[in-house]
Amino acid sequence: MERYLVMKEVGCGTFGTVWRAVHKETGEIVAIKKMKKNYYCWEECMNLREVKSLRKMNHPNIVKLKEVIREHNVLYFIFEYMECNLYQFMKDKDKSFSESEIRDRCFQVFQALAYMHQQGYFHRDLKPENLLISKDVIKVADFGLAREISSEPPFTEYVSTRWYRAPEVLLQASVYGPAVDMWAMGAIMAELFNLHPLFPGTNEADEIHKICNVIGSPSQNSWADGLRLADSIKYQFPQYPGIHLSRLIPSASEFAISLISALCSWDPLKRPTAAKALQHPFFKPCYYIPPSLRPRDTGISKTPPTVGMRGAPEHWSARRCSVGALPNNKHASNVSSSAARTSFKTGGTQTRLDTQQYQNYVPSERFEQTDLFAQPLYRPAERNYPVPAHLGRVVPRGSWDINEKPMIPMVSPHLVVADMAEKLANLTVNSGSQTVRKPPPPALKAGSWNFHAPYLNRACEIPPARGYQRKAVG
Ligand SMILES: Nc1ncnc2c1ncn2[C@@H]1O[C@H](COP(=O)(O)OP(=O)(O)OP(=O)(O)O)[C@@H](O)[C@H]1O
Repeated sequence: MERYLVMKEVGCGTFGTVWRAVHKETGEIVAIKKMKKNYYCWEECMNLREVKSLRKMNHPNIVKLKEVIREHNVLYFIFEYMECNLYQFMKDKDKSFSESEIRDRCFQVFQALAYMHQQGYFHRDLKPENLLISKDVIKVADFGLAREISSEPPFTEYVSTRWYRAPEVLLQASVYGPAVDMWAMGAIMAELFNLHPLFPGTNEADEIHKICNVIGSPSQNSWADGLRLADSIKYQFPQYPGIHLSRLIPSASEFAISLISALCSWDPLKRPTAAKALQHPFFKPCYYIPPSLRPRDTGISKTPPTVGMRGAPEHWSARRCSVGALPNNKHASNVSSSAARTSFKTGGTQTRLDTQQYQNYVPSERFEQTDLFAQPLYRPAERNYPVPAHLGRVVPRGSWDINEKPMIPMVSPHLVVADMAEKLANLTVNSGSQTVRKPPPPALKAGSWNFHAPYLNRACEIPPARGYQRKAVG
C-alpha cells in the first residue's frame, strides 16, 4: 500500500470506507476501498462477492477493480476513481435534468446491467449512491451484494436499500433474480426526473404502502404470485387504485413513463430485461445512424458518436461535486503538501492480485448499427431471468407497444416465502416525516487500522441522512 498516497475520504458504506488516493509513481488517481472486516487468508478474500463478480466484469459502464491488496489482514480494493455518485450529483442539482440527460445516463446503466446479467450476475443493491459519475460517463459500482444468477436459493440475507427494493424482496421471496435490478432502475429513473425518490418508505411496511399508493395495489391480473406470496404470510396489501405516473412525473415524456411503468411492474416477470429495456423507444435517440444510411431530411443530429449520448443536443452540466472533483492527476507531487493525506506505510508483507488479467471485454462494432431497435450498440445475448429448474421459466420477447404491458409471462415463478407476516404487521407506517434516513446497515465487526495515520482511525459513520424534500405521492 505504500505505493499509494491517500488524499481524502470520499465515501463510507456498510462494508468499507473509500478514499481518493494517488499512485506515487504513475500519478494515477484511484479510489481505495478499505474493508471494515479483517481477512485472515486469501481464500476468504477471493470468495467475496465483490471480488468474484468484479473480476469477471469488464465493461465501460462498470467501475474497474484494478487491484486487490491484503496487508496485515486488512483488505483494500483499488478501483478506478470516479468524481461523485449519482445521489451527490442529484443533491447538488438546483434544476431538473433534461430528458435527454436522463436518457443518456440510463442508457449507459442499462448497458452495464445487460452485460452484468449476461455474465450471470445481478447487482441487488442498485441505488443512486452506487452509480458513479465522471463527466459524461456513469458506472455501476459496489458489487458487495452481487449474486450469481445460477446460485442456489433461498436468498435470505440483507438485500438492497429499501427505497429501491423490489416488492418480491420486500415480501421476502426466497427466489428472485435480475428483475430486482430492473425495479431499482425504474425507481432511479423516476428520481432523476423528480429529484426526489419515488418510493421513500420509512420502513418495510411503509415501503409497500408507498408502492401501492403509486402503482396501485396488486391484483390477480398484475401479480397473482405476489397475492399468493402475501397470502401465505398473512399479509394484506393496502388497497389503493394507484396514480398515473405521468401525474407524478409531469416532466417525463410518454416513452419515459412507459418504460418506468414497465420497470416498476409488481410482477418481476413483467419487467423488461436490461437488454429489452435498451430497445425501448425511449432510447431511440441513443442509437447512432451512420450518415450514409440516414434519410435525407430526418433532421437527425450529425453529432459524431461517443460513448453515451449520440446526437443529443444537451449535455449533463459539468458541475463540480461536493466530493472530490477530479484533481490534477499529472503526478503525486501535485498533491503532496496537504496535511490531510497520508501514506499507507506498513512494514508488513504485501500481497496483491492484479485483476486486469480477468478483464476480457472488448467493445466492438459499437456504432455500425443499421436497425434502430434490433441492434443495440452493445448487444449481449438476451438472457432470461433465472427460475428454479422445475418451473421452466420462459421470458417472452417481442417488440415494445407502449399501450400494452411489455412482457407477458408464460410461467410464473413459485415464490417460497419466509414468515414475514409478523414483521410487516409490527412495523409502523409513518408517512408524515419529511426526512428519510438511510435504512440501518447490518451489524458488522469493524476491522482495525494497521498503519500510522491517526486521522484514519476515527469511527466510520453512516453517511448523512438523505434530506430530500418529499412530495406527497398519494
Ligand atoms: N471508485 C470510486 N470512485 C469514487 N468514489 C467511490 C468509488 N467507489 C465508491 N466510492 C464512494 O464511496 C461510497 C461507498 O462505496 P461503496 O458503495 O463501494 O461502499 P459499501 O460499503 O459497499 O457501501 P454500501 O453501504 O452501499 O454497501 C460510494 O457511494 C461512493 O460515493
